[in-house]
Amino acid sequence: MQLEELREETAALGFELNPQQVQGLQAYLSTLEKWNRSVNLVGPSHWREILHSLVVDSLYLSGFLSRIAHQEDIRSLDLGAGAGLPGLPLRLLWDKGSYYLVESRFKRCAFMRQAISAMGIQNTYVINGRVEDLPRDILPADLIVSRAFMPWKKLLALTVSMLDVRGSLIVLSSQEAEGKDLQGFVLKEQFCYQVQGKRRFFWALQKMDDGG
Ligand SMILES: C[S@@+](CC[C@H](N)C(=O)[O-])C[C@H]1O[C@@H](n2cnc3c(N)ncnc32)[C@H](O)[C@@H]1O
Repeated sequence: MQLEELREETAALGFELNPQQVQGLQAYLSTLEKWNRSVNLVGPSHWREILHSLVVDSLYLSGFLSRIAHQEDIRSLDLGAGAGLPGLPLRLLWDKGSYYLVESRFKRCAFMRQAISAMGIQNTYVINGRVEDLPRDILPADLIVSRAFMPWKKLLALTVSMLDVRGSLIVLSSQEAEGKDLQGFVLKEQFCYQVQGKRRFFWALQKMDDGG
């Protein structure tokens, strides 16, 4: 893929990327296309389809986090990151603090490490292991992000003890948060966007104040 072609494609999605960001995204997509031929990483095989169906979430998420997550030294976890989604393309546009991609499968971690180095992103690390076994010294997190890792109810139950009292859990969902029993969390912000004609949502949840 040519850089100009990729810049035009992201602009058509509504995102004006600077030359460095386009270069980083090209590195991500071309590394992913190559690895995906031999390791099962993502469903689509062509970069354009990967961009339009998967990476687009990261682009919208960067705008959402720029509005709600300002802390300079914010520590973020991306649980069940797989091929580095949403985290790796996100880090090209939102580079605050330190960002840990947690993934249990070794080959997916090897891919992410190679992609990070090809993309030139900073303060972004891969942890090869189960989310349930995360080292205590990186907890609690200020921000937890997760896409297609587990059903949201399970995710809320798993992360409640991993999140700082003032931290945010960002759920990427195809459903609205309103009307749901958020199990010890409260909805602080919600953002709705459309991908290929269907609505998707970010829920920013915070732990309920227990008054203690
Ligand atoms: C369906 S994929 C989603 C990947 C990525 N977040 C995305 O949106 O494309 C879920 C990922 O979670 C990983 N995974 C499953 N259970 C895990 C666990 N307990 N700890 C860490 N990673 C896990 C799987 O290996 C897989 O790569």
